Amino acid sequence: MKQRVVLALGGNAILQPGQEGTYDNQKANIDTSSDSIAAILKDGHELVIVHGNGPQVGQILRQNELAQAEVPQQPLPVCSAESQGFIGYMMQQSLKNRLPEKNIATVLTMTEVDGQDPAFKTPTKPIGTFYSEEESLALATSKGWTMGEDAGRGYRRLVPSPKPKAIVEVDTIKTLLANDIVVISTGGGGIPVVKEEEQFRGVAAVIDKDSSALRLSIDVEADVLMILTDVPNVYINYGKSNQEKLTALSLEKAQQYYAEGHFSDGSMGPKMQACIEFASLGKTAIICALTDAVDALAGKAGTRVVG
Ligand SMILES: Nc1ncnc2c1ncn2[C@@H]1O[C@H](COP(=O)(O)OP(=O)(O)O)[C@@H](O)[C@H]1O
Ligand SMILES: NC(=O)OP(=O)(O)O
Repeated sequence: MKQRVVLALGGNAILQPGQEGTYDNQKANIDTSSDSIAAILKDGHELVIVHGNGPQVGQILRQNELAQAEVPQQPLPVCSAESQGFIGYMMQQSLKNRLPEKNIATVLTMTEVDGQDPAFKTPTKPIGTFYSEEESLALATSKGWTMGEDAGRGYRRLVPSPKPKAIVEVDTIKTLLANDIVVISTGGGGIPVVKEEEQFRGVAAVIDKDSSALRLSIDVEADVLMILTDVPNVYINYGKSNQEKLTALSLEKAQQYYAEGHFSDGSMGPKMQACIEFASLGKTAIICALTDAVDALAGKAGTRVVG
C-alpha cells in the first residue's frame, strides 16, 4: 500500500565520524543512501527526505572564520542555507541518476522558532569537527566557543538548538507531494528564523533535524515517520551485557523506557521522543539502519513504535 513517508537521514548518511568532509567522501555516502531511498520510491511510496547538517554547517562556519581576512564572514543561518543547498544538490543528483523518470526537488526551507526559547541561552547542538578533550579546552579558551562531549565520540562545538514551531514552506512541500514530486526539505532541521511584526529574520542556531522531521510529518499528514541511522534497532540497556533489541513497541512501553533513561540525550533520545510524539497521534514511527529501510517499512526490520 502506498504510504506518505517522512524520512529523516542521520549524519552518517552523509559523513561518518572520523571521515574528512571532502566532496568524495560525502558523495560516496550519499550514493549509498540513495540506493536505499530509490528502493523505497520504487515501491511506490511518497517521500519527503529530511537530512542532518551538523558536520557540514560546522565546516562552512569554520571556512568563513578562516577566510575572514579576505572574504566577508556570513552568519550561521546563511551557513545553514548553504548546507541545505549543497547537500540537496548532491542528493537530488544521486537520486535522479538512479530514478531518471522521477521528478525531484530540493526546497530551501526555513523553520520558525521562538526568539525567547531558553535554548538560546544554553548551547546543546554539536556541529562540525570532532576534537580531543585537550583541543576542545584550548578552543573554548581561545575562541570562546561552548564545547561538549558528543555521545562518546569526542568533543565538538555546541550551538543553541531551539524547538521548531512551524515549517515555513510547508504548503510548497505539500503541493510538490500532491504532484508526485520527491521532496528534499527541512535539511539540518531547517534554517532557523524568528517572526517579528510579520517579518522573518534568520537566527544563530541549528535545529535538531529529528524534531523538525516530526513537525513536518504532522504538518504533511504523513503515515510514517522513519528515522534512518547507524544502528539496526533501538535497544534497552544499550551497550550493557543485558542489552535487549526492541522490534515492535507500544506507545506505553516506549514512554516507559524513555522515562527510565534508556535513550541517550543528543543521540537516541531525540529520535525516540519524536517517535513517541508521532505515535501518540495514532501513527507509525520507525527507527532503523539505512540499509534496512525497505524491510522496515514492510515491518520486517528496525524498531517500530505504534500508537
Ligand atoms: N538505546 C539505544 N539504542 C540504540 N542506539 C543508541 C541508544 N542510545 C544511544 N544510542 C546511540 O545512538 C546513535 C544514533 O544517534 P546519532 O549518532 O545521533 O545518529 P544520527 O547522526 O544518525 O542522527 C547510535 O549510533 C548509538 O550509539
Ligand atoms: N541539524 C541536525 O540535526 O544535524 P545532524 O543530524 O547532522 O546533527
